[in-house]
Amino acid sequence: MSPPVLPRTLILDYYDSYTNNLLCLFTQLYNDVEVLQKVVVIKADKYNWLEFQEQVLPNIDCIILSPGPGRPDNPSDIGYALELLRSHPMPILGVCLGHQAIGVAFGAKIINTPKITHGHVVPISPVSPKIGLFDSPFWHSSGIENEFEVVVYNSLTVDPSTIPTELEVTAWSVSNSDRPSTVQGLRHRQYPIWGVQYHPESISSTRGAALLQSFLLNVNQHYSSPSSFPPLHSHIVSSCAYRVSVASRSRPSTRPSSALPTPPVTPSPSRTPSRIGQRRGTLRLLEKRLGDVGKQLRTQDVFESLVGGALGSKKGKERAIAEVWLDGQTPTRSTTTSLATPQFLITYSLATKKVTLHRSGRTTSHIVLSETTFWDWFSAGSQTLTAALSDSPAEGWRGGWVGYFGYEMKTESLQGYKRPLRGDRQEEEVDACWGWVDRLTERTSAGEWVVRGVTQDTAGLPFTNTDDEGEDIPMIDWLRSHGVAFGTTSEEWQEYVQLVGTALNNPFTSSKKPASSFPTFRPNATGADYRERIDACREAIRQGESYELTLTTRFSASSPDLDPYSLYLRLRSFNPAYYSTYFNFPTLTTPRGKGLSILSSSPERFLKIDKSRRVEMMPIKGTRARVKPGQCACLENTGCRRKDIGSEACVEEGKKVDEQIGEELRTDHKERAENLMIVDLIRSDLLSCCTPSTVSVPKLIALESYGVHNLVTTVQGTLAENVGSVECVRRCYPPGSMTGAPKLRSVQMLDDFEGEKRRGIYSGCLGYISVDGVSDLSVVIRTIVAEGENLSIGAGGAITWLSDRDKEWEEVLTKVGSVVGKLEENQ
Ligand SMILES: C=C(O[C@@H]1C=C(C(=O)O)C=C[C@H]1O)C(=O)O
Ligand SMILES: NC(=O)CC[C@H](N)C(=O)O
Repeated sequence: MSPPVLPRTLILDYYDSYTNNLLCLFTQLYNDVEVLQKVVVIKADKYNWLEFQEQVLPNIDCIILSPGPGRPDNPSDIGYALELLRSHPMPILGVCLGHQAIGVAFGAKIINTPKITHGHVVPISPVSPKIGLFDSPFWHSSGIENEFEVVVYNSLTVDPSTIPTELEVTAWSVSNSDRPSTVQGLRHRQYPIWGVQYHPESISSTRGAALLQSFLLNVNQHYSSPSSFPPLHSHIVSSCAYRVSVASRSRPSTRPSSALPTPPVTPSPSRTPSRIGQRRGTLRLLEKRLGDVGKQLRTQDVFESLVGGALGSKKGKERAIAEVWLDGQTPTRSTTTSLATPQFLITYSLATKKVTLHRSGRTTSHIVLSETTFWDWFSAGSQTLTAALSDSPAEGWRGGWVGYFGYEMKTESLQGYKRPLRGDRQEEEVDACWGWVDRLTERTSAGEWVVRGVTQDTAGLPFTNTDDEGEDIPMIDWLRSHGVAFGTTSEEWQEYVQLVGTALNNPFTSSKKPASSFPTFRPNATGADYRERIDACREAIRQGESYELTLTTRFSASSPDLDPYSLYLRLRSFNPAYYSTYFNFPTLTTPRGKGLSILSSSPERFLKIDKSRRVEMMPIKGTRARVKPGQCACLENTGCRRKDIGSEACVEEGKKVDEQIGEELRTDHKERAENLMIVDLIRSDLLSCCTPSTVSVPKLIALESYGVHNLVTTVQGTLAENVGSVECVRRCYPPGSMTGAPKLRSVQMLDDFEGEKRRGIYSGCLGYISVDGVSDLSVVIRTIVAEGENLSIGAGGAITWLSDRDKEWEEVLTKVGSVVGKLEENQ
């Protein structure tokens, strides 16, 4: 049966993190071009009621009210939806919050649902005989059974005893001994209005597309089944939250020029952004493979001889502005190692909106962004560089940016985030830091050394304009006005290849040893405080404000003779991880000290973009401590005694217990729900930047066991052609696994619960964004940050309604302990 003719559909987004998944349901029935011409997601507060009636209603055929945080009887959560429903100008489908709004609009009351449930699969059953959306040819052809499984995310429900006669229940959840039946579907007896309490758009709901088809069929019938509906008016399309375009459409006019602008030969007048000059530079990717040379060397030794690491090891040479070691290290997934010293760094402070350029041995320069965000500025600049590349994109890090976005960069990435920066945040923090690398050395997973670089055929001209007062000068113009080049000359490239060859042919053996221990970390919040915050999170969830909140805290240590590099050597030997990384920025200063180093053992992929623009995110949710390989454990009733520690039998049992713990985690309903909630959120994030039909979940909730056991899901999509890599990161930022869902509301509540404390680099993302757009970024967890003499490590976990306060605190201690070992007692 072919799907109904597609009407112009407006999805009103109540700041949920699942709304784009509703759009994705359409792609099961229609192609991307048609969906993007006819279906649009608009934030619910984009228009007021009057504007909505005048500008939007005449240009659309039907409306879907999205799920969302909060209550349908709270005007600040639901806006004009109640007026809209009462005036029933066209067919409307309400989902979850939208469904509850239908109840409220016509007089029903909202109460807490008897069993608060988020991210679980439950069976529901349409009433018999089937009515409303469950009574359509599409529904019947999807297999006529009386029950089907759906995912629910709700704390609230329509009180069945208050449902007015105008409304009729169309489906109930199937009750069992601990789950009473609740209203799962409603329809208006007279008007074209339907609602479902469950989430048809969830990855684990069945019959989602059948429900949508039933709705669209009703819309067609409402308009007497026309042969077609017109496409959406451009002003409606342009008001959508995020725009993606598909290949058959023309490229946006803002697409960067195909070559790198060189600065004009004469300085541009003060306050005028420099114009694109006549000469254009072209960037090229270079690579030289070194075969067997140096294959036998330890990466640590090569890192130290090429880049640094050991303080003072580069005597007589100018200290590098940054030392970078992307030190992927796992025996189970093959990874590469990259070593580099960036040519320059740019840092950004949110409080002052100041971007600073740092170069080795030179004074810093600044620019203040007045109208734009760092994301937009950096994204446009990076797009310009990508467009200047004359080679096709290539896999891996080929040079370009390396660095991090701190968690607070959410202030500029999240649409609708309105919190003012508080007074105590006025100090200059390094909220983002990106280094430019045009020479790097990589070790492949097979152990071969490869030299890589970016060259520019017209090397940076000497340029004297140091006008720091200009407003929002585009990134490339500003950097070039300071004489910055974005690629090596061919001489510089040759020199670098020679340097690496010499280093590999003249092995150097480091005398640097891993630190013998970590300083003792103490929790910034007591266990009692943390437990209280867990209670506050659960109360917010009970009220329907959030479905899941990733609550975090911080642990600190300090030591006057701190050597972050030797601590990193310890970390990499005890807790190797896929995203193990060492960054050292010796000249950067934060409010906590001079010199910033990041020692990461993150296992979690935030976002990877490959050369064919395939984006992959791998959120982790669900954590258990491991019995480490070689450790002893005893199964019940097996005769193994702790006194056998070290015996083969005991180690064997340790392995079995470890497997058992992993299996328990994989099958645990609470943990699976935590994971699913973030999977649906990540799908929705990716739909804000990918071609909708390409977003898929190839691996749902798989067990991965490194330092701890974790449940990991893989979500993929293909980047829409109008979205660059930095923009993709921005639209998905901050990482959903560190916020909970719905993202915006959860983040704002966490700001309160965490006492408005900064998370800083922890909870952000870190890695590379190659000049060609190929990127790989981790979620910054299991990471020690060293600032001057101070060390800190953040840790947390997802709080849901089912969370147990003691177990959650235990989980935090497990996570930190897996990185830094024993903690100071402070329960
Ligand atoms: C918050 C942290 O971890 C996040 C929460 C996890 C969980 O709740 O199981 C797992 C991985 C991370 O996404 C952390 O490690 O500090
Ligand atoms: N997913 C939703 O739309 C949830 C609606 C409402 N906030 C509740 O908790 O019931």
